[in-house]
Parts: sequence; structure tokens; C-alpha cells
Amino acid sequence: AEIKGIGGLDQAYDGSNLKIGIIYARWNKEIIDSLVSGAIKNLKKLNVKKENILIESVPGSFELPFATKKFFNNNSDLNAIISIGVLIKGSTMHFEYISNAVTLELMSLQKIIDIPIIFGLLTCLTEDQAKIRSGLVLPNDKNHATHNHGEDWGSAAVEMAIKFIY
Ligand SMILES: O=Nc1c(NC[C@H](O)[C@H](O)[C@H](O)CO)[nH]c(=O)[nH]c1=O
Repeated sequence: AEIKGIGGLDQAYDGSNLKIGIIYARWNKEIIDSLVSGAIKNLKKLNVKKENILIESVPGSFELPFATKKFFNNNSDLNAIISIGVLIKGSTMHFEYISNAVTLELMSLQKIIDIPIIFGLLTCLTEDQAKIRSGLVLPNDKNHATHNHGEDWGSAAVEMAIKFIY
């Protein structure tokens, strides 16, 4: 097969029979709300039914791996889970430790629960970087292009759930 373009869907997928979970961390609420809305928007665009989108929140990104696993244990008919968090670098090493630990844990958790976990963790050095990646307007540069990666995560969840459902 020809090499598909990076990103985006390589064909139209019908998510009407899928059940998708979204677990999000509540830190950086404005950015999180935009990312979650973007994910839901594309899930619905790909025909995932509203009643088949299960959503749960946790205090912060550090809680995402544990919550993702327990949420799946409690909803084992989910076909994919999108774990969403926004980490913004502060003045300490806290950011690095959480970013690295959560990334590795979410990656390895897929082997345990055996369904796709879509990596929705923004690890940003500045708040503007996070706003740009969540489709929000920059207050000091209204013309700066932004793109809501939450939408990409919704599409990725449907593609992965359908392609690797066996
Ligand atoms: O510190 N910054 C952040 C953060 N810290 C809290 C942490 O995830 C956890 O909830 C607590 O340590 C309690 O376990 N959580 C985020 O999602 N983003 C941040 O930018």
C-alpha cells in the first residue's frame, strides 16, 4: 500500500458501533475544556453515539494512568480510551517527572487493558503553547493559527478502535 500521509484519517471510519471513554485531568480548565470538546466533536462526526461516549475526570494528570485502568475495568466494553491532561512547565522539575511518568504509564497500560489509549497529554513549556494546541485564541496575538489536537485524538480513537478491534 502507498505510504499514507501523516496525521489525519487514511479513510472514512464509521464509529456508530463503538464505545469510547474520555478521562480528563482538571488542571488548566479552559484548555482542557477545549480539548475535550474537540475530541467529542470528532467522535460525533465519525458517528459515535453520544450515549457511547463515557466521560470521567480526575484532579490532575498524575491520576490519569490509574483512572484510565480502573475506568476500563468498570467499563470493559470500551473500544478505546482518550486520556487528556495539560501539563505546563513551572519553576521546578515537577513537570518533567509527571510528564515522563504519565507518558510511560499510559503507553504500557495499553498492553495490560489491550485496547488503544490515545495520548492526550499536552506537555507545554508555556500556557500559549497549550492554547495553540487546543484551538484557543492567544490573547496577545489574535491572528496566531491554532489547532485543536483534541479533534485529532477523537479521530485517532475511532481509527484505532476499528483497525485493531481483533
Ligand atoms: O503541577 N502541575 C500540574 C499538575 N499537577 C497535579 C498532579 O497531576 C496531581 O494531580 C497531584 O500531584 C496530586 O497527585 N497536574 C496537571 O494536570 N497539570 C499541571 O500542570
